[in-house]
Amino acid sequence: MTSTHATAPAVEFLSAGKTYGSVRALDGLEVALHPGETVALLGPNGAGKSTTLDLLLGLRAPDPGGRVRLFGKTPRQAVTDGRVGAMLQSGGLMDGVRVRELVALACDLHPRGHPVERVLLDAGITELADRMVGKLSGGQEQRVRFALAIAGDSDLIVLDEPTTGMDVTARRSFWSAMRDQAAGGRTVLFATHYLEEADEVADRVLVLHRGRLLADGSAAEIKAMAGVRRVGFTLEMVPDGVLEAQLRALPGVAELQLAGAAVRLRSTDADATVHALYTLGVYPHGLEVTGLGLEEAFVTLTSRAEAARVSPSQNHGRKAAAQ
Ligand SMILES: Nc1ncnc2c1ncn2[C@@H]1O[C@H](COP(=O)(O)OP(=O)(O)OP(=O)(O)O)[C@@H](O)[C@H]1O
Repeated sequence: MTSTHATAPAVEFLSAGKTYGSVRALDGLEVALHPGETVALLGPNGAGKSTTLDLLLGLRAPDPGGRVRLFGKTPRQAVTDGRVGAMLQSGGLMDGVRVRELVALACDLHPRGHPVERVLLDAGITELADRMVGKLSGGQEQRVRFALAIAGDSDLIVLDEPTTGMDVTARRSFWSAMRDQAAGGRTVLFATHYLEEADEVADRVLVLHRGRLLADGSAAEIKAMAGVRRVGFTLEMVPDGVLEAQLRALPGVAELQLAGAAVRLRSTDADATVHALYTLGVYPHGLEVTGLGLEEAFVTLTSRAEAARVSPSQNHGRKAAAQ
């Protein structure tokens, strides 16, 4: 990110690494998050997202030489000071109590706890307050976990795959509650596999790949980084083998799909592709050139990084050979 920030970072990873036996789960992560940012942490399975959050919350220590700082302090100190609210995937909730009792306990334990009714309301679970925790559905449990994360006036909220198990309505109300938290100036960091959520909610996206930061920017910047656009059009006839080969050979074409006379392709240089298309003597109807969605950009970037790792010679100057 190129923007400057007047305030001290909320979160700093300084050459933070984590090794489990022979697995390098996190490899020299260097990143700072700033107050008020809503940041999505993306990455394929095993990329190091949960490890990142574990280090952030002081649940695990980074390898020697690396450091993590929250508001200039150690994670443990920041958590003790009540500056961090977290919603993790793991860890059971207390089954034998009612929702209100569990949330009230979290409010009492937080150094700057909110009144329980306010937290129930903010998390959208007032109607669940008298239910036994052990009888909740998976999606309802997630909403209770969210209530625990916002039980006090924390400056940083950390969420690990928060909407897993929630239905569409619950997701919408969850993100609306989350936006209210962010609007209050809090820093929000969430790991997710739902890329459309990252696209809609986050003002900054971090993409991890094999423990390294592969991309860091707004969703629009990440999409642009993939450097690929889609081109779609319909021909006046179903292309024969010769024309199909000519379409494949157009400059920039990375992938071609034909469905009858409809042509869909992905191009690393859509301008050149379209320009050359007209030299083939065909007439493309309904020509559309569109950017990639965040999900496609994510797949493009991570696949490219994976291919570069397997074949370092095609690696356009990146340091994948070091892995
Ligand atoms: N306690 C552990 N012991 C050994 N290896 C571990 C441990 N925890 C994580 N790993 C390994 O470290 C790597 C990163 O795991 P991590 O859980 O941080 O990834 P993730 O991005 O959260 O994955 P997912 O999307 O599947 O939840 C993986 O290869 C994983 O198998």
